[in-house]
Amino acid sequence: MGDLDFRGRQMPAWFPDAKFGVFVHWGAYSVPAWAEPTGELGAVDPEVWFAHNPYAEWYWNTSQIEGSPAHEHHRTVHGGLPYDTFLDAWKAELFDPAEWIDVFARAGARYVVVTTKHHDGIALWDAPGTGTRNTVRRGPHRDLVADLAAAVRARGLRFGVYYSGGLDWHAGRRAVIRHEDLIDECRPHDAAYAAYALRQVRDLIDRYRPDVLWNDIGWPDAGMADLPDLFAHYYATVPDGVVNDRWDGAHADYLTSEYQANRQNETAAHWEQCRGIGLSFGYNRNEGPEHLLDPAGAVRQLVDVASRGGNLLLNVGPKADGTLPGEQRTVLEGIASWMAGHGGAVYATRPLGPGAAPSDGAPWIRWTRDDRHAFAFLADVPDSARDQVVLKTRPGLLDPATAVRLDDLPVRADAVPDGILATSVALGTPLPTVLRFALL
Ligand SMILES: C[C@@H]1N[C@H](CNC(=O)c2cc3ccccc3o2)[C@@H](O)[C@H](O)[C@@H]1O
Repeated sequence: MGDLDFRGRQMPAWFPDAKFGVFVHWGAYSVPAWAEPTGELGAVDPEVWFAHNPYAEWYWNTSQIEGSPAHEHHRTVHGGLPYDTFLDAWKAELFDPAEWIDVFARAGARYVVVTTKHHDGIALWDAPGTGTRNTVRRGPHRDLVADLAAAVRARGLRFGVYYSGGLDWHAGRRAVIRHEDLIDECRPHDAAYAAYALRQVRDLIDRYRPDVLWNDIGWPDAGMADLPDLFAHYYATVPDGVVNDRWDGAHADYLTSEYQANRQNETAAHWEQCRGIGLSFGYNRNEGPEHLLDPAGAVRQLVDVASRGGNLLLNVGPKADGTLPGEQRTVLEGIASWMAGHGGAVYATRPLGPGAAPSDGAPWIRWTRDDRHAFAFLADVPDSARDQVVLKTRPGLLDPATAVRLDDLPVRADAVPDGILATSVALGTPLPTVLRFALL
């Protein structure tokens, strides 16, 4: 492998073992905190998406689109004021990074990735070249990246940085109205912006030594030649760091998917699915319980992703005052109580592979494995099953006699022609029950 050819690079074990990360999207957009809860990326007609964007962190863009509800909202509620007004209105007066990370750590997150500069071009540290367009010089008057990095590492978690390399609405481009705009028309590709972005990412690497370098949208054409050296510098600075795949094909330690978009990436050797607890990454005041995952849904999202060999990067959108929205905190607390008793069937596991059948219907079934055990996750066992579930497994894969429920309730498992008949109490909850079997 040449010193600038990273294709053969070994994936550091910490990343696939981690399984669960928390994403944080926090910015000036958290002040208006307004979007239409239209639907999930990949499930909404691209022709509808941009004018009715459910991503509240896209507020600047959506509010520029004439005729959009966001444009009307910005005019009537915020008097059409310049977007940077929200930076000065963003006080983060109740921000307690240690409290956030305590919630994330108890939920079982092993890494945290935070926005350092989103598409609005406002930096959450005193980024070079931003002048006063950052949270140190205005608004919160804090280096939020440093505060979060310190709190994350104090809890023994890994710290990652999100950087919007491909879109920067301060770099003088018009609003994205159609999907094809994202390729060229609305993205800065010039040498000046490329140098600006490169300088900022190098600064992030040198100051915070992030364990994850999470770029978004892509990288400016004029800067593509800079990337091999940038990655070499990153790996020299953070030898077990990992880089995502949103660098316009320059390099990737792992592939990503987002809500229902690019699910084909979830067949890669290493991959990560990112999504919000609701339909937005930035806090959206218009989201109600009907738009959010509930605790059982979030746990099943994590288990499904882990059972297929991926990581889930689940996003929290804090309020402008620095508090975590109550409904999002409730979901994290629900994950925490389940992970407390079942995390051992998730962390550092791998897919069980052929020979055991998952199911999407009722009952909902997923499998993972470690070196010595197979773990079956069961949920939504229908009443008609009377707490009995046939786990379709090939003969000789695992030993039914070794069945144990991770919540210590009784379980009975017997070999039957097409697998294992599990008979137990309370199998039918929406939160997965986990059975452990010794592998043969
Ligand atoms: C994490 C979210 N990313 C959004 C941009 N998404 C993409 O550019 C994108 C989505 C995606 C899915 C699979 C492979 C590549 C991909 O790129 C970005 O627009 C949102 O505001 C939020 O930051």
